[in-house]
Amino acid sequence: MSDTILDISGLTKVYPGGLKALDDVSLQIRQGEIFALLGPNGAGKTTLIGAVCGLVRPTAGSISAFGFDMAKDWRQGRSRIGLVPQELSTDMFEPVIRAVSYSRGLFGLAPDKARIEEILRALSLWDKRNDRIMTLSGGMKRRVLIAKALAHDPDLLFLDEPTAGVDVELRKGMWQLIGDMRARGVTVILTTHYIEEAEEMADRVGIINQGKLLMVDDKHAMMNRLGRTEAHITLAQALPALPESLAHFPVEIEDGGLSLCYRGGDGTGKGKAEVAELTKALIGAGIDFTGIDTRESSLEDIFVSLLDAKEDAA
Ligand SMILES: Nc1ncnc2c1ncn2[C@@H]1O[C@H](COP(=O)(O)OP(=O)(O)OP(=O)(O)O)[C@@H](O)[C@H]1O
Repeated sequence: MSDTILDISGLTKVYPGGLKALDDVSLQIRQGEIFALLGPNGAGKTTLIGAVCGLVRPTAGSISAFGFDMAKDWRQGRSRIGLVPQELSTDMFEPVIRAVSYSRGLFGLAPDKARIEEILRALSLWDKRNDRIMTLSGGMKRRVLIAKALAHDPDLLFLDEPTAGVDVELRKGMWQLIGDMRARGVTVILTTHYIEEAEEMADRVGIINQGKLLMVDDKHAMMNRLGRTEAHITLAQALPALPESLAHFPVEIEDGGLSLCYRGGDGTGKGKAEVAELTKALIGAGIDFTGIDTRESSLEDIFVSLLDAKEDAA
């Protein structure tokens, strides 16, 4: 596809010692999207980012970024990529503005005070520009990491766990920032444990576990395809068995007959309609109920059920 800016094909990484952190991963990232790579601890997310950014040497497979083969023309490809790692490892004693300016210089770009000011202002760091990084709060340090990654105006930005361990308010602020970057045309790939984050931010989601990319899809398509409706119906009296007239609904008797549980639908609204039909059928069958609690499954449910299914199959 012409708008593919990152093309990963058959990427495998076996660490010395034999651990296969990435297992034949293929993924194409499109210009302008926000892509969330979702996976539990140790799934291979950081390794994948490291391989693209030239920090991890792949065992097999190929990576092409902006048309550059990263095995041969790494420098050209990397110059268009920004990386926000999980933690700040250097620069702790540096003032913010110097650390960010230095990051720009690392990519061979001429100093640009106005651009650095713009970045620091956008990240609400301008007032802190002369503070040493070590004196900043955790949230501010994360913003410095983002500023450093943006200092050379990358077209593709990797954010490795951008909101791990930050409070809810800061997380929302970070989401806003990521949205702003996209609005400026930056393509964003973020890794996260927080399904809420992927659900809120991403256009597409990839689910990775044990080095394997289990599924990649448009977020809404994924929820439509794998989403389910669950409805708990509290009955006025215990029901010993399901009457024949309800047998065609995907319902089960629970709580010793005191409730019915519907699990069905496909995330497209079919479930809700079917629950409405079910209530009519209950009334028709003379079964009295006192409450209905309906919920549509979230990306979280999909994620958990997908990982469970893979573990069962393993
Ligand atoms: N340098 C290394 N040498 C050996 N094994 C490693 C190395 N780096 C990572 N691993 C292993 O590779 C696997 C994938 O690790 P990776 O950091 O990519 O996962 P992750 O999805 O980013 O996890 P987390 O969410 O915890 O950051 C893990 O089992 C990890 O222990």
